Amino acid sequence: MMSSINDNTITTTQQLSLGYVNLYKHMLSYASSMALKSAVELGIPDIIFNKGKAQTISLHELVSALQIPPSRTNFLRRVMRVLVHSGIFTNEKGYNDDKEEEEVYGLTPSSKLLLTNGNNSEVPSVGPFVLSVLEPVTVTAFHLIGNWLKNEDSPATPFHLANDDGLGLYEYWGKNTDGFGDRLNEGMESDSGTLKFVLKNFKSTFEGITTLVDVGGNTGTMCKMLIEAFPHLKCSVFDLPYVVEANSHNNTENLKFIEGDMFQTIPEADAILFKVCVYFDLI
Ligand SMILES: C[S@@+](CC[C@H](N)C(=O)[O-])C[C@H]1O[C@@H](n2cnc3c(N)ncnc32)[C@H](O)[C@@H]1O
Repeated sequence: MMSSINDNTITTTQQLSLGYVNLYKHMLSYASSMALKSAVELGIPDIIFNKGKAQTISLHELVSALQIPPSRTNFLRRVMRVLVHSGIFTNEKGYNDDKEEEEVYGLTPSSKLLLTNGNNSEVPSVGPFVLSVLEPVTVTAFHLIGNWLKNEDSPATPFHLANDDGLGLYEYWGKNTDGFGDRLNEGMESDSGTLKFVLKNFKSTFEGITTLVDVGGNTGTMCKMLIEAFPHLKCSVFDLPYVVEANSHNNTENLKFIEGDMFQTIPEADAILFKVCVYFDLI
């Protein structure tokens, strides 16, 4: 047993070693986020899917399909290694197109969720959601949390410091600077597509509900899908005024956009839906 790090707590060498590993894990976990982002940008899941029945690809075939310089092969290998470790792709012994035994990459349930153009009939791709969460301005705001917390005179959120306009996330989203708002809306809508498999497998969860409020429901994708599955359902999208203004032309008999602030009050309903409303509250 090692001597204590402070007077009150005995910390064993094993505990310190595990603590060190834990630090590494959290310090470097952004590498998996960024490797995932590059896989979406490069369309690697579709490339693997389009390999036909085996749905596996060797590293050199991937280099060729991506049309990247062969000098980048080893770097791509490292990116793929991170993604295999993160459960985005599989890596096992298989066969390349020349029927030679080689290590090949395959799809996992996570990368199947990134397939586009109808390659996955179960759900639309959540790729736009991955990219929207990892927008540079959003990631920058996370960098600023520590400094922002220390300064009482700093603006209301770290996000205000992260953009040149000095706006909060939702103001910036509404202003649609450089298409940020459009990309975020597309990202949120793509994530809402996962409701398709919820409805397929857990439809009974919604039975008996006649009214539903989607708090922070944005463009109303979830409500529209729910109304399609349950035509008797009356849904409200409860969101900030600028969101409601941009979407209220989509009001129907069953779907109403209602403006308000969820921190003040939420309209009554049989069921209240919250999706991806808390994550962004860190910044
Ligand atoms: C990250 S988006 C999630 C959108 C949608 N729930 C989804 O998952 O696709 C958060 C939503 O919450 C809305 N929002 C933010 N602050 C709000 C507040 N105080 N009251 C109501 N809605 C709010 C935003 O305008 C945005 O549409």
